[in-house]
Amino acid sequence: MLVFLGIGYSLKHLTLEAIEYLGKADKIVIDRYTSLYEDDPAELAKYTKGEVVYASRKDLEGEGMSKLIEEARFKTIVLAVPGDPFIATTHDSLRVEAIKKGVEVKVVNSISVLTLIQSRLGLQAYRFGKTVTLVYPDYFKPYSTIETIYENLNRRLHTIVLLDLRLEHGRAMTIHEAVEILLKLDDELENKLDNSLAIGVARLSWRDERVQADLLPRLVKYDFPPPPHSLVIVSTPLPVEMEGLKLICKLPE
Ligand SMILES: C[S@@+](CC[C@H](N)C(=O)[O-])C[C@H]1O[C@@H](n2cnc3c(N)ncnc32)[C@H](O)[C@@H]1O
Repeated sequence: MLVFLGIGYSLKHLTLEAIEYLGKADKIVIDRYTSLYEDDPAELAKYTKGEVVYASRKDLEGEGMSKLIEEARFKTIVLAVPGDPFIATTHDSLRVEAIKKGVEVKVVNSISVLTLIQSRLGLQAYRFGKTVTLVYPDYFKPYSTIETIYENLNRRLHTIVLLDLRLEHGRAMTIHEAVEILLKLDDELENKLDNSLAIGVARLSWRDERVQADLLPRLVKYDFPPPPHSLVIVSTPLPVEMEGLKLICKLPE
């Protein structure tokens, strides 16, 4: 059986179901490249008698993927993923391939960055539009990201902007970098974001989390703890959301 198991963002997010499947595992494969984790994921070892290994991207793609699927035919292999295992597209092919090859698949859900952001900032969950990921403009300028933000704003919807994470290259985009990239693109296009409210979200749910709302260009004035970071571009807030922005996200008067 191949178990896709969400581990949330710290050990305190493990569900009873997650602990049950960690206990049943012959082997736990820890995904260390899709997101950062507050605790040391090696601590998952205390919930299992199975072997614990770390996976890089290549271990879960191509030949690595086929090997893992064959192993799961006879053993219980748990793929431990930060957040929820299928909020992000990274493991979709592995799931589909395993099912096609007749290997039993189980999904154990957990807290995702998307649910954390929608639940913790005082904005209403049904007022979020399409989520985007902002990548470093190394090879191309991410115009489609900003166009989605504009579309969401036109529909009076907020946008969650996840920030580029290239852990295998030691790179994780910060809120300051994201603001700079977005404002440059916005200058070339509709020039809408200078007056947009935004929230810098750093290490949400971690012990040293920092959440700060202000006009987008002003977010660079604030110090945030190290990544993982996200941004929220706020559409016209409802009165209750405006109160949330002030009381929860420290929006200055
Ligand atoms: C691919 S997503 C993670 C998806 C994960 N499977 C989930 O369900 O949360 C990774 C991005 O989420 C954001 N992120 C993750 N944890 C975060 C946190 N605690 N605070 C702020 N942003 C976070 C960052 O933008 C990071 O680049």
